[in-house]
Amino acid sequence: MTQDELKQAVGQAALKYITPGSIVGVGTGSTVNHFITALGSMKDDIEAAVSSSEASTTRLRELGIQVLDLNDVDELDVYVDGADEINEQMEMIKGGGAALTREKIVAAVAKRFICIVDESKLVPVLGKFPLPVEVIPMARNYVARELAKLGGRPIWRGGVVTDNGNHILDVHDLTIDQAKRLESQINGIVGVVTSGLFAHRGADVALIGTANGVITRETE
Ligand SMILES: O=C[C@H](O)[C@H](O)[C@H](O)COP(=O)(O)O
Repeated sequence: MTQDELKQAVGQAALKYITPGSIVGVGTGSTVNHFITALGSMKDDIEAAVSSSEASTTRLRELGIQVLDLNDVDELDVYVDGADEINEQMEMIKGGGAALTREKIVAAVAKRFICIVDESKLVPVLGKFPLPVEVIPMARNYVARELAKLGGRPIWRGGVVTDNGNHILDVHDLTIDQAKRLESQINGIVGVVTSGLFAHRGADVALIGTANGVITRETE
């Protein structure tokens, strides 16, 4: 199977976590795009969606799925999203598509985070994928210097402006063996909006697309 077929398989597999009549939290990215397509087949069974990006909102609306403002929603049963890396502890790096801040906000509201990935995203230690950090534009160089003190090599993702009007620093050369600690340290730098480390709020379920089918992992 191709990588795209594996993404399609997990996008489809996520449907079984959708409760009829519920409002669904929807992430961003190429894997989630397959989930959105699959969700289209259930559009008359769900109430609406809350989206983590303008790109996903557009796709959802094109399929006739209503998209609500998160401020009008008290809770979500599930949030379905991809990841750039996920480890055995269900900690993730996200933000390859620059949607990390809204993703983290919608995930915070959801009872369960369903992570959908192909097997290439499974890693023993996070950090090979450069860690995205969203920053207030005027703080970019200051934050970069502070991130370097933590052992990383930040590179500005030039030309990219997030849905929130901010910039992204991609932090290379990190070996993240204490993800929660690093997440807190980065969040503590003035000018940081969010880091793409999802450790304090990791995944509850991981659906992993492999050549032998979709594997399910759940936190205990
Ligand atoms: O900002 C983007 C998101 O965090 C994505 O969920 C992540 O980059 C994975 O994307 P993809 O499914 O395209 O590999």
